[in-house]
Amino acid sequence: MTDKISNVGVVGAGQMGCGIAQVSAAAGYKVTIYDLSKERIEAGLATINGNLARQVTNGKITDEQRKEALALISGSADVNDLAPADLVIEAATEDESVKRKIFATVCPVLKPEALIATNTSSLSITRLASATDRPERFMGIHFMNPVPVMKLVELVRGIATDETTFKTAKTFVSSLDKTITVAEDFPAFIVNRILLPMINEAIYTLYEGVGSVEAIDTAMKLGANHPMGPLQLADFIGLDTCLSIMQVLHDGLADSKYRPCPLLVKYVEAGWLGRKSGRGFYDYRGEVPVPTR
Ligand SMILES: CC(=O)CC(=O)SCCNC(=O)CCNC(=O)[C@H](O)C(C)(C)COP(=O)(O)OP(=O)(O)OC[C@H]1O[C@@H](n2cnc3c(N)ncnc32)[C@H](O)[C@@H]1OP(=O)(O)O
Ligand SMILES: NC(=O)C1=CN([C@@H]2O[C@H](COP(=O)(O)OP(=O)(O)OC[C@H]3O[C@@H](n4cnc5c(N)ncnc54)[C@H](OP(=O)(O)O)[C@@H]3O)[C@@H](O)[C@H]2O)C=CC1
Repeated sequence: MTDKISNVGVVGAGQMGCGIAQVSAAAGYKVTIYDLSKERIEAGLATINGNLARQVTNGKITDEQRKEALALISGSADVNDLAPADLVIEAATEDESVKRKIFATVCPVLKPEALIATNTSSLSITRLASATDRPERFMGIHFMNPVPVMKLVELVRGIATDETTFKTAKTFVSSLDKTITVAEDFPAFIVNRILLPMINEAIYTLYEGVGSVEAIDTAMKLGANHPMGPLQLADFIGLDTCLSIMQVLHDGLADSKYRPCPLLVKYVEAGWLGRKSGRGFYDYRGEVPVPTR
């Protein structure tokens, strides 16, 4: 733990919020996960429990450590339960209007000295900071998915972020045993500026009939040594999140090379969001994932 932070609030009980809660509790922080939906919170806590239990089975942690971490995490659908937080990490849906509403609700509850971070994949930190009452104590802390496994965290300052905030965030992230890269506040920062156009290109490759879902993923796994094929990875990230990131790149950099593939738009419009909704470029509802094209 850092001397300045002992209580962490996480907004959004989705895949990222739960991963951030898990690694924070494992490092000894007291964590409150806030989400609008009690069912989401229950499901999130069950996922964390399952992940920690698997780590016990694999000999990565002891059962005692699993119990200690679980005891440090609570979930709540009442925003007032974020009041003790020294740091709140917003990990809700990748939609600027949703995030702005969250800051309007969360800021009045927090201590004046509390820090706020966003896990946004692409949105302007400076613009999100302006939707809070404390732009100098606001910044981007961008974890990668799956949070318990991926080593990298991108740190992004907004124009107003002060040095104390940056240093505290750096100490906090280091205490989670993650490696930091610093990115400037440009659309999608570093990882997603490079990764998402590749995924979008893979979707164009499918859209234009160059290859099937299976052919494209096999090509990139075995031909470029990627751990997941780009379409499998898109499903893993969430197709709604992929589309939002491409839209931010397209709008923010005003270059047609970032145009989201119409097929990606169609999948999102169908509610086929990837693994989290049960169907995307693969159908996950059976025993093994089956390509949908
Ligand atoms: C969109 C953004 O803003 C930014 C992003 O995050 S972009 C996405 C970045 N992430 C990636 O690119 C992930 C690419 N994929 C991979 O690295 C790998 O496929 C993977 C690590 C996810 C899985 O690895 P694998 O070797 O195929 O599978 P597997 O052996 O089952 O898992 C390896 C470990 O990861 C764990 N793991 C896998 N998926 C997990 C998940 N969703 N949550 C938690 N842990 C997970 C497993 O439990 C296993 O842990 P142990 O070593 O303790 O057994
Ligand atoms: N997926 C990824 O690979 C990565 C994502 N990110 C970023 O992390 C953030 C979260 O992504 P991810 O976890 O994948 O998304 P998910 O869709 O898995 O989770 C988002 C969660 O936020 C909840 N939520 C929505 N609105 C509110 C609100 N007003 N108040 C509280 N909770 C709310 C959602 O609830 P409901 O479903 O009920 O709307 C859902 O539980 C995004 O900004 C994303 O860009 C960053 C790195 C990697």
